[in-house]
Amino acid sequence: MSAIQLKQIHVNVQNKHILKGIDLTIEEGDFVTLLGPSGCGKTTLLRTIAGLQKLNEGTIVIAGKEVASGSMSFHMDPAKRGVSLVFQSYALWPHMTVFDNVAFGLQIRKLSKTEIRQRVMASLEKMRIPELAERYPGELSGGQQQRVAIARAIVTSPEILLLDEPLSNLDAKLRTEMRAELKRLHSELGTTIVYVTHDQHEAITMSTKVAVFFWGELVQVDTPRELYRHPKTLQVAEFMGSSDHKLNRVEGICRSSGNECYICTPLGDFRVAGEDGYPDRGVVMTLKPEDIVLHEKRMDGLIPVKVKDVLPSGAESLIRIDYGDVQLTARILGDPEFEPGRLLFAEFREDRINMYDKQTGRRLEPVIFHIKPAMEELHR
Ligand SMILES: Nc1ncnc2c1ncn2[C@@H]1O[C@H](COP(=O)(O)OP(=O)(O)OP(=O)(O)O)[C@@H](O)[C@H]1O
Repeated sequence: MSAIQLKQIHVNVQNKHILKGIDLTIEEGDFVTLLGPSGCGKTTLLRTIAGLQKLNEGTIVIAGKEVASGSMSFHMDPAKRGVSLVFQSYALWPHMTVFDNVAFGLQIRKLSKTEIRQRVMASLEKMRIPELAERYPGELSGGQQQRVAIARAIVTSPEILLLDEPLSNLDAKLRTEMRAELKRLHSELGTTIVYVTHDQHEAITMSTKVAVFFWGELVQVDTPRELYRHPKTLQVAEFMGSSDHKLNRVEGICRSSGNECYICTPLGDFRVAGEDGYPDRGVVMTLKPEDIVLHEKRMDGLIPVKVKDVLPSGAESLIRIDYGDVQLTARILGDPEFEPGRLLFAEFREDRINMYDKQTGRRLEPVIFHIKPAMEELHR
C-alpha cells in the first residue's frame, strides 16, 4: 500500500492558484524530497498533506484512507492523519524543558508516566541528545534545538514524518552532520519521510526519490541518480546545475544527412536515433563541469582548449576553458597551476551529455552519443 497518494491537487491561497494539479504517489518507507525554487509551492503542499491547508480540488489518501477531498469538501483533522510535521523554525516551547517539549504529544494522549518517560528518553537517544533532557531551549545551540524538534516529532511513532526545510537555520558544518543523522534515522525507523528543501545537494544526498517543482507544477519525480544524470527538461537541468557549479550549455541544430540525423554543435556532431522528424530544430546540449576531463597531452579524439582562468576552492578547482567561441567550465580535483592561455586537451564524457529541444525544453531521447571523428577538423 502506498503511504501517500496525491491526485490532482489544486490549492488556492488568498485567491492565488498555488498548486496546479499535483499527482504524486509516495511509497511506504520512501524518503521523498520536494525540491524547487523559493515560492514554487513546496511548503503549501506539505501543509496540505498535514491538513494545515485545505485543498480546493483533488484527493489525498494516506495509508489507504482518504483524508481530504475537494469535490466532497472533506477535510480530516490534522491530528488524525498519522503524520508529524517539523517546521523550519523548530517551534519549541521556550518555558518547557527538552523533556517536557518532547513529552507534550504523549501527555495529551494520556499515557502513563512510566511509558512517557521511556518513550521520551528513547526518542532523545535516537537523536543522540539524552543528556539535554533537563535543559531549556534557550540553553541549546541551533543544531541541538533541531534535534529536539525531530525527537518531538518521532516520539509518537508517526507513520509519516513531514520536514519543512529543517536544516536551513544551521551552519554548513551542522547541516552536513544533520543530513547524515536524518539518513540514519530514516533507515533505523523505516518511517516514510517527506522533506522540503530548495537545496539540490541536500535533495540528492538524502532522498530515495526527488520531486521537482516549478510554479505549482511537478516537472519530474525520479531517483537522485536519474535526476542528476538525466534531467527531463532544460529548466530542471539548469536548476540542478545551479547549486554549486554552472552547467555547461552549448547550442546546436539538428540536421539530416541521407537517412541519418545529426545534432551539430560547435563541440562536434552527434548522431541521433529516433528523431527523424526533427530537422532544423534548435538544440541545447548540456554537460556538467565534472564531466569534462582535462589532459595535458594531445591524444586522438580529444579537443584542444585554452585555459581562461583557474578558480581554486580547496580540494577542487574550476577551470574555465575556451574552444573557439565556446566557453566551458571543467571541475577537477586538486589545485593545478595552469597559466591563462595554456593549451590543454578536453575529453567529454559522452554518456553524461544531455540534449534538449531548444523550443520546448524537453529532453531528446534516445540520442546516440557518437561524435563524428572529423569534428576537430570540422570546427577549427
Ligand atoms: N498565507 C499566504 N498568503 C498569501 N500568499 C501565500 C501564503 N502562503 C504562501 N503564499 C504564496 O504561495 C506561494 C508558494 O509558497 P510556499 O511557501 O508554498 O513556497 P515554497 O516553495 O515553500 O517557498 P520557500 O522555499 O521560499 O519556502 C508563494 O508565492 C507565496 O507567496
